[in-house]
Amino acid sequence: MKVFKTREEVREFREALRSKAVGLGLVPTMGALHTGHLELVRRAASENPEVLVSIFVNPTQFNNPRDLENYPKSLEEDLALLGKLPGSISVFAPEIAEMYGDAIASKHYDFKGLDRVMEGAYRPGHFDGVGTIVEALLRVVLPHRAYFGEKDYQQLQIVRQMVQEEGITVEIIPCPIVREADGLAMSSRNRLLPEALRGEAGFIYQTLQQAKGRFGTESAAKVKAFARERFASHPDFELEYVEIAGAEDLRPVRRKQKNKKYRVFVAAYLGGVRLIDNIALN
Ligand SMILES: Nc1ncnc2c1ncn2[C@@H]1O[C@H](COP(=O)(O)OP(=O)(O)OP(=O)(O)O)[C@@H](O)[C@H]1O
Ligand SMILES: CC(C)(CO)[C@@H](O)C(=O)[O-]
Ligand code: BAL
Repeated sequence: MKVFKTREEVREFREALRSKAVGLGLVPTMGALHTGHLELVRRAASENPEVLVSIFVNPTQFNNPRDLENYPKSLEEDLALLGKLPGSISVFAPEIAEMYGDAIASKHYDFKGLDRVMEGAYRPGHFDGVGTIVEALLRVVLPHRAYFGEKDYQQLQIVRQMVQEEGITVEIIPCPIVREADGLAMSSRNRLLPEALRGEAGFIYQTLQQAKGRFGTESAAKVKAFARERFASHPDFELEYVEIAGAEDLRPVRRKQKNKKYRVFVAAYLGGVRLIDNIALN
């Protein structure tokens, strides 16, 4: 498996593919790979003759320095997992200086309000950091398609907005959330969950499912109140937000509109680990 460390190496790889008119899929990740990531890579490999997986813990999207310090890193294991997958897969794993030089800073974007709610509201600057690194990756890799998980649903919408605004030609492919048997959305941060609390983590997905069950007959405000109360009555969770929002515009719902698609979103701490999840409501 080819592992590139510099943008120049990626540019050469890209040029060689372009001269042969070979399709390329990009899967951006921060490493500590799990089955959720591997599904994105499998999908990319089924739709593109060549796949590039980027592994880069992007400092500018961390609003909390402790979160950045604790973020799990396992490059050797990641490479071994990718090496077992079928398809032609290469990796781009740059150092921070390769992507940012001496100035570790974000560009500022106008995300048309998509960044003012939920993750954007609770993680100031996070989406400018995501936009900066995803734009940089897209501009160096020039993929035909780029794959993003719906676990980070708001990020997916932000990336769609960013490529449109910046005029970048790429197809953004959304991929469904991969879950553990108890419903917990797979996430690199799950590794940090205290063993004694892991059994509680399925509570998030159960709550989202129950919210969905009520959404057909109850107002959105009632459904949100129901979810909030469930979290409040659980001794191990600290809820950050529960929101019901339009699936495209991410605007928090006031009154349900016919023919509009909604999703329910949640962020909560369990044992000090911040978990996010979301599902479609209709
Ligand atoms: N369970 C999952 N199902 C589908 N896609 C996923 C899942 N987990 C992560 N992804 C996607 O993989 C890509 C890389 O995500 P990332 O490396 O941040 O991992 P992560 O598991 O989301 O980690 P964390 O949220 O703990 O940072 C993103 O597009 C993300 O949405
Ligand atoms: C898209 C991404 C790789 C940018 O650092 C990151 O936000 C992630 O892993 O979801
Ligand atoms: N998967 C989302 C990246 C982040 O939490 O920073």
